[in-house]
Amino acid sequence: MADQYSMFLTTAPPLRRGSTPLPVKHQLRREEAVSDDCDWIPGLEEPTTLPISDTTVPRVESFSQSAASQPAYQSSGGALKIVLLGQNGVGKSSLALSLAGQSDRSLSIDSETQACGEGYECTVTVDDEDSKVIIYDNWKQDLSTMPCDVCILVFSVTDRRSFHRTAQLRLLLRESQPQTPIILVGNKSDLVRSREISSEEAQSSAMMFDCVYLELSASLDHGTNELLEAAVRTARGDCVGPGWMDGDPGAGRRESLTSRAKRFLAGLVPRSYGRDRDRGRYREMSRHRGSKIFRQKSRSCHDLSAL
Ligand SMILES: Nc1nc2c(ncn2[C@@H]2O[C@H](COP(=O)(O)OP(=O)(O)OP(=O)(O)O)[C@@H](O)[C@H]2O)c(=O)[nH]1
Repeated sequence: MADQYSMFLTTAPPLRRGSTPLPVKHQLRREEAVSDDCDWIPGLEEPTTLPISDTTVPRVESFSQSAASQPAYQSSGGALKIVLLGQNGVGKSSLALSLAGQSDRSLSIDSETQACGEGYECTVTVDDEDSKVIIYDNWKQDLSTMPCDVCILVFSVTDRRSFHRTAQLRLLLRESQPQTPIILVGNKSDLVRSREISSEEAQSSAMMFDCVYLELSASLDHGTNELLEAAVRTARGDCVGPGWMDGDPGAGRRESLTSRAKRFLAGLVPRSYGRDRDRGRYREMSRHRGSKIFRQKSRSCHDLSAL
C-alpha cells in the first residue's frame, strides 16, 4: 500500500515554502502579481492591507482569453490541473501532500504519485473513472500560460485574515479566468479552540462565491478524500454546486439565485429567532394542555388588543 503512494522526486526544482526568503527576481514577480487596487475589497469588515510577502498570488493579469475559453485538461494531455491558492501558512503544502496520497486513504490512487514540474501527479478513481491529476501549491505557477481546471482557495479557520484573503484571490481569479470553478476550503478544523471563522460564516461566503465549501484538517487527513473527489468532479465538469456535501453529487444541482439568496439570508437571521419560534410552539402546546397560567396571560393579551 505504501508503495502505491511513494513519491519520486524528479529533476524538477524542489518545492519552495512561502516562509523561506525569496531571491530578488522572484520577489519582483510576486510584486508584479499583486495589483494595488486588489489589496482591499470593498465590503470586507476591515480594509486588509496585507504585506505582499505574506500572500500567495498567481500571476494572472496576462492571462489570454483563448486560454480561458478551453478547459485546462485539454491543453495538458488530459491531466486535471488542481491549484491550491491561499495565504502563507494556511496549510497548502500539507494539503497538497495529503491530496496526492501521501497518507493512507480509501480513495483509489492506482499509480505512483510523483513530483511533476512544481506539482504532484497522481491518478485517482472517482465514480469508477480514472483521472490523472496534477496538484500545484506553488505561487510561481504561471496561470496565464497554463490555466487550471479547478482552483481551491484555502484559508485557515483559525485565521480571519486568511479568510479575507480568499475573497481577494477570488476576485483576481475571476478577472482573468472567469470560467475556472472554485472550491473554498477551511483547513485546520482540528484546532477547535483557536477557531476564528465559523462554518456558517464560511458557508455564507461560499454561497456568494457560488462554490462548494469544505472544512477539513490536512494534518489529520480528515476530509481530504471528500475534497479530492469534489475537485475531480468539478474539474471534469460534473455539476458540483454549493449544496454538495458528504459525497452526494446529486445534491450539487445548481440552485436558483432566489433560493440561494433565501438560504444566505436565513443564515444571517439571529438564532434567537428560532428559539422564539420554538417558544411560540411551546405556548401553543401549553394552550392545548389547558395550562391555567397561560390562559390568564393569554386573556390579558386579549385585553391589551382591545385597548
Ligand atoms: N493543526 C493543524 N496544523 C496544520 C494543518 N495543516 C497544516 N498545518 C500546519 O500549518 C503550518 C503551515 O503549513 P504549510 O503546509 O507549510 O502551509 P503553506 O500554506 O504551504 O505555507 P507556505 O509554504 O509558507 O505558503 C505547518 O506547521 C503545518 O504543520 C492542519 O490541518 N491542522
